[in-house]
Amino acid sequence: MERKQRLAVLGSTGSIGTQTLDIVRNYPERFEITTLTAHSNWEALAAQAVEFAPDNVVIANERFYTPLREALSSQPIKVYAGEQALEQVVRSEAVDTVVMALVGYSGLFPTVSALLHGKKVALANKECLVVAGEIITALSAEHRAPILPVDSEHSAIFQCLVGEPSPVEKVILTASGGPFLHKTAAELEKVSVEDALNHPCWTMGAKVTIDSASLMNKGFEVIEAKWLFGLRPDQIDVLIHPRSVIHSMVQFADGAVKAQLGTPDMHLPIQYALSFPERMPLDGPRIDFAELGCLEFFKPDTARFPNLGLAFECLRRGGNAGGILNAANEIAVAAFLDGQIGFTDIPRINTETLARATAIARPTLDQYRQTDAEAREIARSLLPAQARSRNCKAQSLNS
Ligand SMILES: NC(=O)C1=CN([C@@H]2O[C@H](COP(=O)(O)OP(=O)(O)OC[C@H]3O[C@@H](n4cnc5c(N)ncnc54)[C@H](OP(=O)(O)O)[C@@H]3O)[C@@H](O)[C@H]2O)C=CC1
Ligand SMILES: CC(=O)[C@@H](O)[C@H](O)COP(=O)(O)O
Ligand SMILES: [Mn+2]
Repeated sequence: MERKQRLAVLGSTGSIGTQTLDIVRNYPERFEITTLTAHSNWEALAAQAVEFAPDNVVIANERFYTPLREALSSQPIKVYAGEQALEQVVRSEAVDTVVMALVGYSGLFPTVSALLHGKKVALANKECLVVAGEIITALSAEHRAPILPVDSEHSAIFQCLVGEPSPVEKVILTASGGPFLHKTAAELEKVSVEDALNHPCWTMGAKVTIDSASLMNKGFEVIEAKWLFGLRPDQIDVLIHPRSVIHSMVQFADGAVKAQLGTPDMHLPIQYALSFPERMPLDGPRIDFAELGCLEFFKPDTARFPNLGLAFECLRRGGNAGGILNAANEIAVAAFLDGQIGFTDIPRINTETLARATAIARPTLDQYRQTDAEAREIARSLLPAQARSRNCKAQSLNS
């Protein structure tokens, strides 16, 4: 019998993390868990650890080390805390595959560490490619550490390309358009956090849901596609497709277009990244084409949703531009979720930070760190005074 695939699930308490554990539950003969991690939700992490009996767990926020350790005191499970521990656990001999389900910049250095140690990475964390795609893809090639896309659009493209020897003419990334697809610029000024969190098709973590509403998510996915599939900016199109049935498409030199379709359920792309090249059975609803009727498509509007244009600008600029945009966006989204700024302040802060931060053409990893710190500082300075101090407080609580 084949040995089980041993998984380190980073961000196991989140949306992608918990759906990964559903797959492990369905296929205990195929997968076992070596590592589970969370940021603050130590109770959920402890419950997962009792169920899946990993070798170790990491709580990134050190403030929750003691309660987690106490909760697991009767278990033969090592308990670590802090961000450095995330980089260490992925290196273990006992890990075959790292499921990278951390959100934001926090995914960058653990991904680097996993690739440096030749691990297969099932990658949901698109931000690490937005910030440092050149280094990430170079490490993957150098250390023969494959990156399997989990993001639904990139999994769709990957599925269209399996066994396909011909070069790609272009890819068409589909976008739901989010909850504000038909809002006017004036209406966008007044939308609430609750409205923005109400995604029409997908249930996801808060940060990516806000990014979907502002089209920052699609912009990040354009950059992600460039690095995953080695594309030029003019080979990447974005198409609004509100029902999210077609997850993305690939066009070839003879004009043929392949698409991958499915219900909006992340279990499929996560499972495919883990089982590739095999497809394993997955229960759940199937598309009823007769019921679907017609599918709609529109061009995106970058005047109402400037974040998409900013991402294309970052592709053209290269260097550390993606790192600046990502850092600004993380500050702006946190402030929006905290009720401190309006929805349209997000692209405003992103635009202004991109204009002000120091551009570096070929950054090292250390320079990516400096860029992240500088861009966060600039973005914070653009928040209203009251939000600025709250944002700094939230940052220090997180560390
Ligand atoms: N959700 C989805 O359907 C999709 C998500 N993605 C991408 O996958 C990634 C994860 O998204 P999602 O699962 O929605 O996010 P969630 O917010 O649901 O989960 C994030 C996970 O990371 C942990 N975490 C948060 N901040 C930190 C930090 N600073 N250091 C260490 N751990 C941290 C959280 O721990 P805790 O629970 O303790 O806060 C949680 O386990 C994102 O990059 C997103 O863009 C891509 C496609 C679809
Ligand atoms: C499920 C997934 O992959 C998300 O990244 C999704 O793409 C969000 O939807 P939109 O960004 O298209 O609204
Ligand atoms: Mn996506």
